Amino acid sequence: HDSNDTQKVKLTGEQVAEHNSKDSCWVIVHGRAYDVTEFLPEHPGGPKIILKYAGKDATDEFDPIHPPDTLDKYLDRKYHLGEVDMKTVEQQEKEFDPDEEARQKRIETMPILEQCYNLMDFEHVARRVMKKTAWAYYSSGADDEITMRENHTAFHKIWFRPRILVDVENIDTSTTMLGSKTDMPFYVTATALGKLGNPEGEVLLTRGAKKHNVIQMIPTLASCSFDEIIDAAEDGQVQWLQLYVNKDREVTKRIVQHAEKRGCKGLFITVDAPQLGRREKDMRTKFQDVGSNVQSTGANDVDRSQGAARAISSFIDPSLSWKDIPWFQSITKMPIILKGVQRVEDVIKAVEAGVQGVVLSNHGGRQLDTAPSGVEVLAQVMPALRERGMQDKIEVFIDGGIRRASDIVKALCLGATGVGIGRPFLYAMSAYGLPGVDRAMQLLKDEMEMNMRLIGATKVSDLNTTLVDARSLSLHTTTVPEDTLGRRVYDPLVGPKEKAA
Ligand SMILES: Cc1cc2c(cc1C)[n+](S(=O)(=O)[O-])c1c(=O)[nH]c(=O)nc-1n2C[C@H](O)[C@H](O)[C@H](O)COP(=O)(O)O
Repeated sequence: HDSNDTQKVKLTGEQVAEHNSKDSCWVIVHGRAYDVTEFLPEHPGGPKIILKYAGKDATDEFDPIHPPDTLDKYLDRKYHLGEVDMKTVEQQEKEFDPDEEARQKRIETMPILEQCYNLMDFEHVARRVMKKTAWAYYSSGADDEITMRENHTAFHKIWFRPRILVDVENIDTSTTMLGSKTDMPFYVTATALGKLGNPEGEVLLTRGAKKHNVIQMIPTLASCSFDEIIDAAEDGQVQWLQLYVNKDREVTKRIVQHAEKRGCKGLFITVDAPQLGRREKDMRTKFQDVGSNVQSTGANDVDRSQGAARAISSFIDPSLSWKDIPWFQSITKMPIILKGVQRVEDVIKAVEAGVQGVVLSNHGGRQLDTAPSGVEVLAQVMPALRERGMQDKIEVFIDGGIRRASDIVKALCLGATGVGIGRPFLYAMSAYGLPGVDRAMQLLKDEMEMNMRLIGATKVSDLNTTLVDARSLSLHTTTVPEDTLGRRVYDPLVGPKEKAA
């Protein structure tokens, strides 16, 4: 084949179909054929998921996990075989998927958007309408998900001390984060693989953020390409970059400097994921998908049945350490924030290292189980910074389990500059698309205004520690995780074929 630049005749489906094994493996993505034979052993998701589509159209499987420019960026041009005449590609009969059939039926019975009155309503709907793998990836936390649950219950340990007879006719919920003005003290935090939940992906969050003038953090592992997300923003819209640091620092440097050039206003370096956590719901669904091949043809060097998470994160550098901070400060002028700080001592070190901010976060409970909630660490950090006269040297954000504006108000009373929200916007987007994201943000705005009025605060700077009682925060009443494996898998001694009772 000539290189596809001079391609005269389109490839046919039959020609591609001949290359359907690990000895010669061609796939079609968006109407173009690629020879991925050499790439098979390097694929972070393992060879099996590609071989499942060898000689066929892999577009539907490819899109949710890979930004559109992935093949241009990472597959040598000589393996780009050119356009395929899609009329000659036999449409793969969709394997009958009873789950998909049932899912479509459920969608018709779901409440209409206007019946969603809080962020949890979106979770309720998303759980019932999302594809299993998408729900598993978004909803899972690490191990027994104790931290994931604690993230939200921690806010129930903080009680308000409302003021009365304050003139609260006019409420202003706006604030400033890293020098950027925003209408609300929350931002859309970085969550990977937006197209798992909605085929349009992260650009829906961009449009929702624009409408409500809130800030969006762009994930390294977005399904949409970085430039697609930047281009979906309108003039003046503030976006930050969330960075997973690559073992290849040249790649990282390129990403950071490109983000700065495209106007990003903050670099959030994720520091709590030198390895992605074990999210068992994600692993279980992925195992079903790829498991059969893993069992039949022998596992390859890395256990690929770790679900989407492990498959997409093999590039992350576990050797990242404090000594790398000066290098980041040398390659960008963007404010640098450490995302995933989990103890006071590291916040002090962050100030001494000269970074502009930290996010007190445990990655939504997806990393180290029984790590403390962001809000609990916040209650320890702010007094420690004030003791050292450091409280104005760094902006402190938190994320994790924020589902009500009252959670946001509590975080601000304890000294946070702002909070990140993840899953709720993913669920809103997955269940109802952009209107869902829009409504979710509007609900938070309405709640925020009401909460501030009822607590006796007219603007964000009125929120302070005298308005909350956080003494119970460090009490950890944790339900012992039930022995699900024993109860559901071993005890009933049902074979894999029979459904557990
Ligand atoms: C829900 C979710 C969170 C992810 C996330 C993906 C999902 C589906 N991913 S992950 O694939 O690696 O785990 C990222 C990510 O790309 N980078 C990151 O810094 N945080 C990631 N996070 C963590 C996120 O930025 C917040 O810390 C977390 O979502 C806050 O908790 P809530 O979801 O409860 O708001």
